[in-house]
Amino acid sequence: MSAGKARSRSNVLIVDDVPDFLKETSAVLRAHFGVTVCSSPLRGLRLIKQGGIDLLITTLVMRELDGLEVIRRVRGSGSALPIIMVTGFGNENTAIEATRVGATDYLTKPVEPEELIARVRRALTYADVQEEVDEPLVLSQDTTMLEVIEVCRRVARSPSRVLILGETGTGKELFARMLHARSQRAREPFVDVNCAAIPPNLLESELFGHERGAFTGATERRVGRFEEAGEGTLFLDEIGELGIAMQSKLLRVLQTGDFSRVGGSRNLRSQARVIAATNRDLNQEVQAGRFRADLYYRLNVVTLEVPPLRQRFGDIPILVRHFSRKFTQPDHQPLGFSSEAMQRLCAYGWPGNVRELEHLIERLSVLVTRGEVRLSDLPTHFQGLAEAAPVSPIPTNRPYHEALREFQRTYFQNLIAATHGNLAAAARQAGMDRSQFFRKVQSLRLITNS
Ligand SMILES: Nc1ncnc2c1ncn2[C@@H]1O[C@H](COP(=O)(O)OP(=O)(O)OP(=O)(O)O)[C@@H](O)[C@H]1O
Repeated sequence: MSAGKARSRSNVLIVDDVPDFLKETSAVLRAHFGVTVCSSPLRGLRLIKQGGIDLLITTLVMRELDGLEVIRRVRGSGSALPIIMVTGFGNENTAIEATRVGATDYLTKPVEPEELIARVRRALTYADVQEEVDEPLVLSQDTTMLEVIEVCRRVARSPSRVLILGETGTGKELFARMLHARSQRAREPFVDVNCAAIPPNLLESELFGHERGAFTGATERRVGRFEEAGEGTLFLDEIGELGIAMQSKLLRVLQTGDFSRVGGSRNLRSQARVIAATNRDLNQEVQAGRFRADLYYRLNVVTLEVPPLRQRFGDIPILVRHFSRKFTQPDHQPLGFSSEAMQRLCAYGWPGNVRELEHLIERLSVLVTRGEVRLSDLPTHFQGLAEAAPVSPIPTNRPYHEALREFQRTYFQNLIAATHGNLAAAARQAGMDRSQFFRKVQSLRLITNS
């Protein structure tokens, strides 16, 4: 499908059991797209299965099947159909959940006609790009991470520069790749440069290229990373490590788009979108005079802050499962973990974050041949850890009810992690009956009501 196809009447299916909504929405879209309306979500799903639908608009609250379930079923069938979810006013959390389960976009009622048409067009064009691009998978069930993923999805389609902050190994590059894959530039190159890995005297030529004879050893003309990125994305990792001289050169490109190869006089223009990442506190670097404030503001149009793994224990079992599958040896089942071993993984601080976890699982997949990892299989620094995950310090600079909620979130998150996501076992351990437990973790937004 393409923008061209959108103009040549793509077929939009609108599903809702409120006749007025169907009438109003179809009246708006009919001038631009083919429209099918359907008051039964189940019938809507059948229509999608039959084919010929290019985009689905669904509302959230329907008697037969709610909108989230509709999205889940469409995605569960392996379909990449673009889906726009329309939610009632004040339903931000559901909107986030909708994108998590696979909605392409969402709108809040009342829906402005112009906005609706623009979003449908965009989703159709975007679907066209996605057909050819594999999106990297950022796995998480943590509320803060889900919010970061949601911002990432929203900002991906804009041309804005993004600064990604987070400790080493938290997934900053993965987010950068996701931003690229979800942008209109997805078919263009994604070029990454690790600013810390290149000696400072070579970095200028690496970024901007050089002409033949520009310096000793420059025997050939070389195209730099800005040129390589073309109209795609240039990911500048470890931007906090740039020296002051390079910062000025980078600032010039970001301000004007102009640059020239080292030893060259011709002005070249960069069309690339720049995404930068760092594990340093850039604000502090600016205060200390080590990072130019003007460059910081140029890079920092949108910030994504990726939380460290120790602040999202609930993600550990999910990531463990994911990496166990990834590193399964031929003719073997993915590794399992004894409860004791999993508890220790959840209690550990993970200074190297997800990368450290990934490497550990890779190692274990090779070394442990009996199928289940026991405590004694883990490296020695896991052996001495306390069994339960450490509770984060209780903040005293906040009102009691906020601190209490923080404690409750940590407690239940750790409990769910320690029981590998088995909610019945977690409820037993908490001394609560299942429905009481379920209501509690729902109210803390640790799981959703699906
Ligand atoms: N949420 C996640 N789901 C799945 N895989 C993840 C997730 N987060 C990180 N990873 C994986 O962990 C590894 C490290 O992630 P990544 O390289 O993106 O981290 P980083 O923050 O850019 O690290 P550095 O600061 O050292 O450059 C990668 O293999 C990545 O695919």
